[in-house]
Amino acid sequence: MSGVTVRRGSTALLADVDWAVELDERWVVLGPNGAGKTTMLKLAGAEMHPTAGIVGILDETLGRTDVFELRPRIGFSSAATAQRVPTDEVVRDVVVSAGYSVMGRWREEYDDLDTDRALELLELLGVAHLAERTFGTLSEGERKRVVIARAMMTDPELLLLDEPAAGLDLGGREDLVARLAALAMDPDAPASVLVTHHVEEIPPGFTHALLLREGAVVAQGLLDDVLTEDNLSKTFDQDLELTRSGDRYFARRRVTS
Ligand SMILES: Nc1ncnc2c1ncn2[C@@H]1O[C@H](COP(=O)(O)OP(=O)(O)OP(=O)(O)O)[C@@H](O)[C@H]1O
Repeated sequence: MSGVTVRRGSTALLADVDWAVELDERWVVLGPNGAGKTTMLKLAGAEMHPTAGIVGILDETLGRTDVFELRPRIGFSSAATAQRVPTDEVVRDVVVSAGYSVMGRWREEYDDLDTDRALELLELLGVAHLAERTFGTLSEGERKRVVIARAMMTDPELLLLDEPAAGLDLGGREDLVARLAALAMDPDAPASVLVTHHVEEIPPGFTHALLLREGAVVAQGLLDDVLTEDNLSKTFDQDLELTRSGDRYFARRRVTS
């Protein structure tokens, strides 16, 4: 993204953002509610065009390319994608149908290779045992994993995850963080961007961070350089204490006595 601004009426959702993600990088985009994180992800996913500036994705430039050809190269998982899945769709088909760019349409026959790949991804996300269930019968955490598996079905070159751990219980969050960490450390995994509000949800293996506040970048770069108490406090407009334990981060408001 170069000089990217997104306006709605007189409000700038994003203001003059410069950002580059290389293919071997795993980024976390962190910021408070309303900071513009989802807007950034929608731009990166070719789901939205900027009001000004240039968005280049996988060697294509938004506005000069057919987004319908670009989108299958990008895996996008968000609460909105989960909501679009029909509740009566069988979990295995939710995943396998991504390869055919359909949602909610059950084909008579899928290729065996595709079905195997879908089951492999469900296994990777720890939900293979739910393959024959209908999507509507799953818990929120289970749905999240299925939608991530779906996002990976097309072997995307770019994987975008919008708040994958939101709404999960502690065990579910920890399990998902571990699975995303394994993915981040796989050299064959695609370039990834994960949006979150919580430093606790940053999977080990993620390399870079971008901190966003009110549509503007507070800091961006290597995770260890960017994730400081100072930057985090500016981003969330609070005096925050940040601790690192092994390869995980934890934050809370500073208690002054
Ligand atoms: N069409 C629109 N018109 C006006 N304002 C909008 C529009 N779409 C989004 N916004 C506003 O833009 C801001 C950024 O939204 P965005 O969804 O990108 O934030 P976010 O950082 O993902 O927030 P959250 O963490 O709450 O999901 C919000 O204040 C939102 O209300």
